[in-house]
Amino acid sequence: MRIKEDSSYDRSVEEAEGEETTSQCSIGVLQQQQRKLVVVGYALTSKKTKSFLQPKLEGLARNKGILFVAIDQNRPLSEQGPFDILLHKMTGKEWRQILEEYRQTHPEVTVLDPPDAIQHLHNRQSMLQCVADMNLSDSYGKVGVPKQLVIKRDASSIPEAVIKSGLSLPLVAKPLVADGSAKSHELSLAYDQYSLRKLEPPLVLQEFVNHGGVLFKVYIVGEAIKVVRRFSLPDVTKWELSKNAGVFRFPRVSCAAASADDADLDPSVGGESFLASFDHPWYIKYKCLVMGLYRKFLRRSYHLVVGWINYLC
Ligand SMILES: Nc1ncnc2c1ncn2[C@@H]1O[C@H](COP(=O)(O)OP(=O)(O)OP(=O)(O)O)[C@@H](O)[C@H]1O
Ligand SMILES: O=P(O)(O)O[C@H]1[C@H](O)[C@H](O)[C@H](OP(=O)(O)O)[C@@H](OP(=O)(O)O)[C@@H]1O
Repeated sequence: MRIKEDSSYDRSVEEAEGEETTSQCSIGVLQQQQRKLVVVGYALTSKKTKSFLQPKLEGLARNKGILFVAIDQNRPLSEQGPFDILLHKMTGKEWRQILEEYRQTHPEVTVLDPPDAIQHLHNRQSMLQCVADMNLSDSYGKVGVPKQLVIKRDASSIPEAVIKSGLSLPLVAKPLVADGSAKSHELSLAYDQYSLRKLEPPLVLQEFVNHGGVLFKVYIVGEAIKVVRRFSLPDVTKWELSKNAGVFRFPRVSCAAASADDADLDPSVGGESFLASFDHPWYIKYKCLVMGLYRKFLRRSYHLVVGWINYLC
C-alpha cells in the first residue's frame, strides 16, 4: 500500500469529535505527525456524496490519517491519485470497464466492492439467494427469505402467475433491479393480484411478512456489528386484507430518519440477541423483518470504510 508522510493535523476536527483534553490533543498531534496518510479515492453520485461524506466523517477520518479524495469522472482514472483505496458506488458498463482496467494496472490499490463481487446485489432475487442457500437456523429461530416470484415481462400474466405460485396476499412488489436509483426504491403493497397488472416488470413479488412494524438493520464490517431498529410497515390483518383491494406505492419507510431505537416496543418484537449472535464476517448490512426474518444484502463499500474508521477510533 502506498503511504506518504502527513504533517498536518486538522484541529477543527476536535469540535466535531467533542472537546479533548489538552494532553490528549498534543499526543494526538504527535501521533498524527508520525502516522502515514491513507488516501481513499471515491466515486459516488452527488446524492450519495452528500449523504455519506459528511464533514464530521471527513474530519474524523482526517484525524485518523485517512484522506478522502473525490475522483474526477471526467478525467482518466489512471491520471488521478495515487490512491491506497478506491471506494465507489457507481454502476454501468463504462464504469465497470474503467474499474477493471484500473485494477489490472494498479494491483497495489484496494478496490472496495469490485464489480464482479457485487453483481449479484444488483438484483433483488440473486441478492437473497445467498441467504436462502445458507439454510440458517438455531435455537432463536430460522433465518430465511420471504416467498417470492420474479416477473420478468408481460404484466398481464401476473395474476395467473401469482395464483400458480401459491403466493399468499398481500404482496410487496419491488423493482427487480436494485441499482441505487430512485426507481429501484419504488415499492408497492398489493392486496390483490389483479391490480399488479398496473406495475411495470421486471419485478419481484414477495409475500408480505407481518413483523410487528419494526425491522432491524444489521451492519457488519469485519468483527464490528451494529444493530439498529427502524420503523417499518405495520402488520396487515386478515380483516384489512378482506376489506382492501388495489396496489399502493409506499415511501421508504425504514430510512435512517425512521429510527425506532428509542421506541417502547412490545418485548415479543425483540430479537437483537438473536441478531447479535450473527457473526458471519461476510455479512455486511442486511435488513431483518423480525419473525419473518427477511434479509437483504446491501453493498458494503461506504459501510466498510466507515466501519474501518470507527474501528480505528
Ligand atoms: N417481504 C416484506 N414483508 C414486509 N415488509 C417488507 C417486505 N419487504 C420490504 N418490506 C418493507 O419495505 C421496506 C423497504 O424494503 P426493501 O429494503 O426491500 O427496499 P429498499 O428500497 O431496498 O430499502 P432501502 O430504502 O433501505 O434501500 C422495508 O424496510 C420494510 O419496511
Ligand atoms: O437505512 P440505511 O440508511 O442504511 O438505508 C440505505 C440503504 O440500505 C441503501 O444503502 C441505500 O443505498 P442505495 O441502495 O444505493 O440507494 C441508501 O440510500 P441513499 O439514497 O440514502 O444513499 C439508504 O440510505
